[in-house]
Amino acid sequence: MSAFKKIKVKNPVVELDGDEMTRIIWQDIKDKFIHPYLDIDLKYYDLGLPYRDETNDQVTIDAAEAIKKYSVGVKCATITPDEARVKEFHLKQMWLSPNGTIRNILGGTVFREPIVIPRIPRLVPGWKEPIIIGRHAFGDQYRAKDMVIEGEGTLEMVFTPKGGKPQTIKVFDFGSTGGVGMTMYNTVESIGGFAHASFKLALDKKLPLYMSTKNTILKKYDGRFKDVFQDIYEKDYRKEFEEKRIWYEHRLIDDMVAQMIKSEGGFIIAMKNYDGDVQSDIIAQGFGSLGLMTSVLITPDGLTFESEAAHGTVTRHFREHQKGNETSTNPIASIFAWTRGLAKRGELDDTPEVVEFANALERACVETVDVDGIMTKDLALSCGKKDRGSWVVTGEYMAAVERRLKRGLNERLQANL
Ligand SMILES: NC(=O)C1=CN([C@@H]2O[C@H](COP(=O)(O)OP(=O)(O)OC[C@H]3O[C@@H](n4cnc5c(N)ncnc54)[C@H](OP(=O)(O)O)[C@@H]3O)[C@@H](O)[C@H]2O)C=CC1
Ligand SMILES: O=C(O)CCC(=O)C(=O)O
Ligand SMILES: [Mn+2]
Repeated sequence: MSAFKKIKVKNPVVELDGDEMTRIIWQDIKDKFIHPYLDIDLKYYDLGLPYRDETNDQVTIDAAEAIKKYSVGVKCATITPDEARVKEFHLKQMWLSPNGTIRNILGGTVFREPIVIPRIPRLVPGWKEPIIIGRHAFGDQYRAKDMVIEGEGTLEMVFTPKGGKPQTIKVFDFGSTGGVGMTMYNTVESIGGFAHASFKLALDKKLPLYMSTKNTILKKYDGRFKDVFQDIYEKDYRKEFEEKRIWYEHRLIDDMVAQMIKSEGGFIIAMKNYDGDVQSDIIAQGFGSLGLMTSVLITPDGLTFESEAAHGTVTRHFREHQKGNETSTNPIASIFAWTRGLAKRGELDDTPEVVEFANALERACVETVDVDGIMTKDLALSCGKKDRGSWVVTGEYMAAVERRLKRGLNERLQANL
């Protein structure tokens, strides 16, 4: 390492630590790929479940505020507790999803883009180009109030305009066996922000954009999403889209997912919060592995950026690790959480050397699989290989990436001498 002068990262990056398998991988990433190469001020927030519990989840709110302040955050996957986790961790209460809390504080849109590695065959063989999912990161099911209805009665929805009379809609008369109910919401401001972020990304990447809802059923709710997108498109973006020979269309969600499967890829789909959550995992698996899906949150002004892997804490692998068994968890999406964050930091700070480092690390990850054929078990399985010799454990893969990164940086250094 002595040949390298550490690259100075001008402004801080907010680091959000997490749980289980990804927490272990996260630490390795910092030790191998961040601290040896970068002179960086990391504002550290421990979002591991024990510390969230200790701080009554205040650490999550503080972390989101820090991302707002410093513009760039990188996040490790975190446990969202359910009843079983409350027992496992002896929690004071069943804390909310940290992702939900952070996304609701930051607003913006979550874009999920698969990392395409030519050697890894797609489960959907026709897919050639990435399909990017723009996931609205505010409201809907993630901010809904739901309830169990225990018995007979009437469910109503009431809106009281400021200074006006309550407007009541009867939803349903329940019989004696009761049922369930829910109210969810969104705001025109947030939908508009979602639209701007999606149109801007389409122009940036020169890719067509589809927006997808079920407006035939949710005529008012989804209809509003459709209309807001269309109005903003006509007013602010149609001309530029046509100049770049790309297009925008609204598609019904069921039609859209069928089209998506039979397409070759190479477009962006803006989806509502829940649709985007689910569809992005389908896309990730279709492109080879959940471990190949990146996820970034961008606010409409482009000034706040949070980057993470799309997958969770990989609990099934962590249980094996706890038993002392070897694990072959794919670290690529977690490494890309760092690289995409660093590239954004470099772009905002106007420090191309930071962007170049991020690109070099991404290349090292891809080429270790594509050229060297060194990969974790999930990718070997995608290639149809089941024998133990066809995959390596996480640490071995990371060591191979480190060798490639060093070689790549050395070559650049030689070239610049
Ligand atoms: N952004 C976030 O912070 C998220 C957090 N979560 C949290 O994560 C925890 C676990 O959730 P779970 O539903 O198991 O979802 P995960 O995404 O963590 O894992 C599901 C399965 O997908 C495969 N997988 C996922 N990531 C990788 C990877 N990097 N390398 C190899 N295989 C991978 C594994 O399959 P196999 O076992 O077949 O090898 C794994 O068991 C939960 O507590 C949940 O709340 C969940 C989603 C997002
Ligand atoms: O926050 C959660 O619990 C789930 C998040 C999730 O599934 C995602 O970000 O894809
Ligand atoms: Mn998900």
